[in-house]
Amino acid sequence: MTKDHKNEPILQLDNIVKSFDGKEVLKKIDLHVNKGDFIAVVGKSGCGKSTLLRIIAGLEEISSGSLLVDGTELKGRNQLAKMMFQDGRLLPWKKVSDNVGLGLKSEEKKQIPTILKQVGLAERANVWPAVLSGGQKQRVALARALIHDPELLLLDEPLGALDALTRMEMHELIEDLWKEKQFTAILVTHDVEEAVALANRVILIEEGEIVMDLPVHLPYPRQRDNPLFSSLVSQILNRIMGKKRKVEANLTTLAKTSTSASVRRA
Ligand SMILES: Nc1ncnc2c1ncn2[C@@H]1O[C@H](COP(=O)(O)OP(=O)(O)OP(=O)(O)O)[C@@H](O)[C@H]1O
Repeated sequence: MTKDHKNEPILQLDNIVKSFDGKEVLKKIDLHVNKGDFIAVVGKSGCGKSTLLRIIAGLEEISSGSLLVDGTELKGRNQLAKMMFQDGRLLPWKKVSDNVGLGLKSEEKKQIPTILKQVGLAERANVWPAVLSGGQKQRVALARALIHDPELLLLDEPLGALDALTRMEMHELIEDLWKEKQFTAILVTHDVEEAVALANRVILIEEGEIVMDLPVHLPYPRQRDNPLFSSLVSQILNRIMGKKRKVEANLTTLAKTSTSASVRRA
């Protein structure tokens, strides 16, 4: 399947502001995303990443600004998008294939075996979610999103609860499916390496503003031991942690001062 696109905008966010109870959580966000892009959104906890994703999904209204999806102002749910969450949100009382087929018409359900095969779960169609590993549960969640063949896949920290090796397997799977199905992906993650491993553009949000928008021109599959890979990861981490390091340095000085003060007192 080929989606008819590349280099056309799928999302145009201009001057987006989002406030909760009078407090601006997102301030003047400008973000244009082309069809077929893989965007990773990183930033410290509470900076507004999930809020941005929920706005794009149409789950949260903007306070001001403009959001166009495929050239049309978004009103209500974003019909081009499917979302995948950290906890997978599987229904425990439905078997794997029924979770994937949730809300589908019987004709559409014929795709279930194919998509389960694509996520590597062909043999697990008839088991309960409870017997699956964390990684397998996220494969089901991915299948459930992708069976709709969305133009836009929104990933809200989907691998956050998985161990490092399972995460890397999931990176490969997501990358393969992104190439094959040619959807646009927006991934919210705390993991800067994950961002650089998958995205062709990494966006850093700080206190509700985009403070870095970094293209990643490395070929896929990304080699983590490539010096350019490490240098991009460091560049982003330094930007994120810059202020914190200064705070830590101050705290260390403070700790030393107070220790010597207590030694002096003793
Ligand atoms: N529905 C809401 N009502 C009030 N405040 C909210 C609501 N949703 C989010 N917030 C606040 O907006 C800020 C940004 O939250 P958001 O979840 O977008 O951050 P985040 O960067 O995704 O954080 P994390 O990485 O911890 O998930 C936080 O201060 C949060 O408390």
